[in-house]
Amino acid sequence: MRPSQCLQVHGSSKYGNQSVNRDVPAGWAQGEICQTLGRERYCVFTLPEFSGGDGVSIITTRSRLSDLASKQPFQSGNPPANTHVQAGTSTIYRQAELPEKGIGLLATAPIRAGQRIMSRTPALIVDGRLMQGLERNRMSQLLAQAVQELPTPHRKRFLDLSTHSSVSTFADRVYQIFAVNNFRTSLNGWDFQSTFTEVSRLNHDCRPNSVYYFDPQTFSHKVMAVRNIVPGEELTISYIDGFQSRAARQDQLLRHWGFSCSCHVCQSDAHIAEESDSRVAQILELWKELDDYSPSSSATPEKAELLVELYGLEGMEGRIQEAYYRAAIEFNALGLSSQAMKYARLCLDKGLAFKGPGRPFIDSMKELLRDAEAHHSWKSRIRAPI
Ligand SMILES: C[S@@+](CC[C@H](N)C(=O)[O-])C[C@H]1O[C@@H](n2cnc3c(N)ncnc32)[C@H](O)[C@@H]1O
Repeated sequence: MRPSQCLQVHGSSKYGNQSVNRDVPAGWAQGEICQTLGRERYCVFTLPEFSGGDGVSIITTRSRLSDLASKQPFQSGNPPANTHVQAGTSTIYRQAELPEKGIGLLATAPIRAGQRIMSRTPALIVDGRLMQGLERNRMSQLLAQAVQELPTPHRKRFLDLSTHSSVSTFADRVYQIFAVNNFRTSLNGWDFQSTFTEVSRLNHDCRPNSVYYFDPQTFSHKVMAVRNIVPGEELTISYIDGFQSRAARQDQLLRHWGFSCSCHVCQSDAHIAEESDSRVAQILELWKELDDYSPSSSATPEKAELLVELYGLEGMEGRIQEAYYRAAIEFNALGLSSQAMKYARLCLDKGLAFKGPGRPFIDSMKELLRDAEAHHSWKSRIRAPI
């Protein structure tokens, strides 16, 4: 029977404050502390057996937990074993202390573009609705309990993560770790913020060599290389939208994560940074033109191909599928199906590797490849003579 269909009453467990006779899905335990926000009551729920014994704690409502617990990755006896690799046992990277960045991950073997670097399930999942409304003190209490309830090895890995200022209490420490290291994840339209301990060791680069996406099928974060990486090179992801000027990116990183970015574009000479800024401005302008479907639009397939080139020049390989998608649409919009299909294939190839399946743009490219003339973009920019 699936856990959600079998609400059970549990006795106390070996984990700290887990209680005590509450109705939760089988295998889950509910903590003592709950907080009320609006009409909802949010509590801490822990599944210690999750993901090969790593465990996971979720802060949400009882009804949302029941729904979540019924999903495939949380079924008892069905941990996402394929995603479970003991932290610190990878053969392709290792942790290292890096100048001015704290800990980071360094490649220990050649990693090729498109190769998966890691796949990890979360330690902590927090309902997105709480993030907006609950004040810090009450939030810290929930978070502290959620971490306290994790199985010891995972709890230790969480508590080892970085904060960007000094901390006073255990609850404050947990709050700050969560603030610095959480990722936005979503499942069936629900927003969550989650912390994945090993993924959180990846430092930021405005032009990163790796990308990540959340896979709801396995409830894991997947990290892939976007270009070939040599041994000794640091593995990096981007924490922000890289299509902003250097000043705007640095400002956002400082405000949000409290660091001055030391990536190579941010540290480059003024003229290189200016060239990069002007390419970014050109990319944003091209997007505006290509998004314009009015009769006076200046969009052309050549502009979409220029976009592809600029993404490459700018070192944005991890988002190149966006430009391929646009090129496929623009060629199809003029009824040039073979070029459209060439770009659709490229978009699918990179899009599946870097963003995973089940995305609307992936489905759209599949449709175009099945029948370009039946695709919504077919000849959409050809105007009938007046
Ligand atoms: C998610 S953590 C990354 C792992 C972290 N270095 C550690 O020791 O656990 C984010 C923090 O790492 C540091 N960091 C990440 N990228 C950086 C960069 N490009 N330059 C300087 N510091 C960086 C900052 O202190 C930031 O708040």
